[in-house]
Amino acid sequence: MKVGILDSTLREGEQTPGVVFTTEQRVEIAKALSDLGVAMIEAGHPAVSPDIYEGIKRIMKLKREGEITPEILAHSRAVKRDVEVAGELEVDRVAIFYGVSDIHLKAKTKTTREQALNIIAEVVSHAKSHGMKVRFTAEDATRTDLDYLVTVAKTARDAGADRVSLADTVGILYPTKTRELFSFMVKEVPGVEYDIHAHNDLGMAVANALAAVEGGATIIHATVNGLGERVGIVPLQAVAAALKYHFNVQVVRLDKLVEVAGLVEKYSGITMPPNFPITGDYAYVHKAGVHVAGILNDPRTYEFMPPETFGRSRDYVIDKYTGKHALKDRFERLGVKLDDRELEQVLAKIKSSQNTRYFRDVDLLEIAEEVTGKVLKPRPPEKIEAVISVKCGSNVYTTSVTRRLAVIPGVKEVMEISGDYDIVVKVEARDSAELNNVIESIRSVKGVESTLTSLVLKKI
Ligand SMILES: CC(=O)SCCNC(=O)CCNC(=O)[C@H](O)C(C)(C)COP(=O)(O)OP(=O)(O)OC[C@H]1O[C@@H](n2cnc3c(N)ncnc32)[C@H](O)[C@@H]1OP(=O)(O)O
Ligand SMILES: O=C(O)CCC(=O)C(=O)O
Ligand SMILES: [Mg+2]
Repeated sequence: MKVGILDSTLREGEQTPGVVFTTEQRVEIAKALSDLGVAMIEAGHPAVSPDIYEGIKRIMKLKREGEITPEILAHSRAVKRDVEVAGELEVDRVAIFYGVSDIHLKAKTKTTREQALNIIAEVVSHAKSHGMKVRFTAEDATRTDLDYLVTVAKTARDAGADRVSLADTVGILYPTKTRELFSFMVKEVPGVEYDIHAHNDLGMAVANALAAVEGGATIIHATVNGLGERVGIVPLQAVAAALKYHFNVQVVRLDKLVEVAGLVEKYSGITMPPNFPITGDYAYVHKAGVHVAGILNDPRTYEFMPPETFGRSRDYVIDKYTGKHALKDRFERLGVKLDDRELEQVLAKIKSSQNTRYFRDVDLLEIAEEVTGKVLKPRPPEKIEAVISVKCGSNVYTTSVTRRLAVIPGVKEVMEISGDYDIVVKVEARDSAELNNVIESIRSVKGVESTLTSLVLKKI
């Protein structure tokens, strides 16, 4: 099966209310997407604003230097000046869109069907004459008269477009209809390849993307975390996992998805809900006793693919939904041996605290001590984790400090932040003596003025 991802986080994603990427962030996201392995990056619509123009310019420089490998696209209206701006940037491809449904023709461009065909032919030819590869997007394709859609696609193809994007702009498709539409277009208008641009207004964008591929589409438009106008488009992480599971096609590095999702969450300011597919905090956290008993025997009972595939790990929470298998396992992990009767008593206590959202390990040990009347000695944790906030002196170049911190043994992650502190460092150590050494090393880095250490007590 031939299919690749066009990531549009930098174009469609930036159309999410409240989202703006700085030029630096735009470049960093493009690099992360390239490392992830997407086939194409829609880097923005350069005629929109000077910073988007600048960002695409920087991305194209990295492309020429071989640091970014995917095909880079610029979005453009069917307006010659927009196309020329994309041409100045020497992008690999210009993506020219035009709303072709009667609703769009009437309410937006105020053109007849015939006039629209002339504009499409003229602007696509104009882009070709500037040496660019062209994708033509039939915006609102899914509410367009089918015969007219065929004529539109033929017009774009005959003017030089080698790709056509069929956009479900208002997100009304469902999978059967999507498959039919793509099969039909592939048959009626050969000689071009098809993209699916699916909005998620009815929550079916991923399913529609898969159906489009079954119908013959070879590129799926996606955004990291599903960003985009209104409720967004196909989330990259979900569609990549679905393609792997159903078709055994690997479109990106799956183990890097969680990192890129975090980066885009940070820069977009749009928080990923915990129940978000694949990269949400709860994607691999189980709860019901029956489920946990199942996964302890064989994780496939409640996981469609192992968490390690996506660079994640498995966990479960304890509350009134817990059963004896989960509880026994949790105490074993804590290094505490309870007999069946004691476990039952602890479980009864848990069940009678109906409104407790989570029982932490310390809570469980407290209950177990109450039940057994013994002072229990849990196994010490295998590692200590800490978050160290670092303040740099004034006139210190923060990034130079960041680079020095990143190479200290025990330092797992370094982030430059805004606020009272300049840098946050995540640290792992075997014991408190080792942690102390790491802290001392951090404090001795030139430019570090002060530190504040917080121990990690619990992760969910
Ligand atoms: C479904 C999608 O997401 S498609 C992508 C949409 N992308 C964007 O809108 C990018 C952000 N947009 C912008 O920054 C601005 O709208 C600009 C720079 C593109 C245009 O700004 P303005 O010239 O001030 O026009 P404005 O946005 O108010 O209206 C849109 C104009 O573009 C025209 N237009 C809309 N779509 C197209 C198109 N695909 N091709 C040609 N013209 C178009 C409209 O008819 C209208 O023209 P008019 O000025 O003659 O009435
Ligand atoms: O250019 C495209 O493929 C899609 C344009 C768009 O964002 C849409 O129609 O929703
Ligand atoms: Mg869109």
